[in-house]
Amino acid sequence: MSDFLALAYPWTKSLHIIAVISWMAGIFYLPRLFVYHAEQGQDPQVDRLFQTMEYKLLRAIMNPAMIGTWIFGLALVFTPGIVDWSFLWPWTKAASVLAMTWFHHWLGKRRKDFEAGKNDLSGRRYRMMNEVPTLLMLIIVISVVVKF
Ligand code: HEM
Repeated sequence: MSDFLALAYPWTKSLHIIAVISWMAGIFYLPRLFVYHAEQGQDPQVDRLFQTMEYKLLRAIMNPAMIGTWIFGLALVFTPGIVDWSFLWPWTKAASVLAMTWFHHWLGKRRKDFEAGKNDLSGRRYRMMNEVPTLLMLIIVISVVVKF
C-alpha cells in the first residue's frame, strides 16, 4: 500500500489541489450569497432564486469537493516520508482543516435556516463570517508550503 501511495504521490497531490480549489471557491462564495439573500431576500421570487443557487452550490460543488479534499489529503498523510509529526506545521494544518470543515457545516445549517424561512443573521454578520475561511486558508497554505 505504501509503495502504491509513494508512486501515486504526484497524482494524489494534483487531485488534492484540484479538490481544494473547488472547495475554496464555494466556501468563499456561499457566505456572499447569504449576504445578499439576507439583505434582498424579502421578495419571494428573489428568495427562491437564492435558495436554488445556494442548494446547488453546496450539494453539487462544495460537498463533493470537501470529500475529495479529505480523501486525497489523507492519502497524502499516509504517503511515506511526507508528514513528519515532530514539526509544528502538520498540527497547525490539521487544526485549520478541522475548523474549515466545521465552517462548511455551519454554512450548511444556515442554508437550511434560509430554506425554512428562519434565517436570523444579518448581511453584516455574514460579511464578518466570510473572513473565517480567509484566515484559515492563509494558515493552511503557509503551513504546508513553509513547513515550519
Ligand atoms: C481536509 C483535509 C486535508 C488534509 C488531510 C490535507 C493534507 C495534506 C498533505 C499531507 C499534503 C502534502 C504535503 C506535501 O506534499 O509536502 C497537502 C498538500 C497541500 N494541501 Fe492539503 N490537506 C487538507 C486540506 C487542505 C485545504 C483545505 C487546503 C487549502 C485551503 C489545502 C492545501 C494544500 C496545498 C496547497 C498543498 C500542496 C503544498 C505543496 O506541496 O506545495 N489542503 N495536504
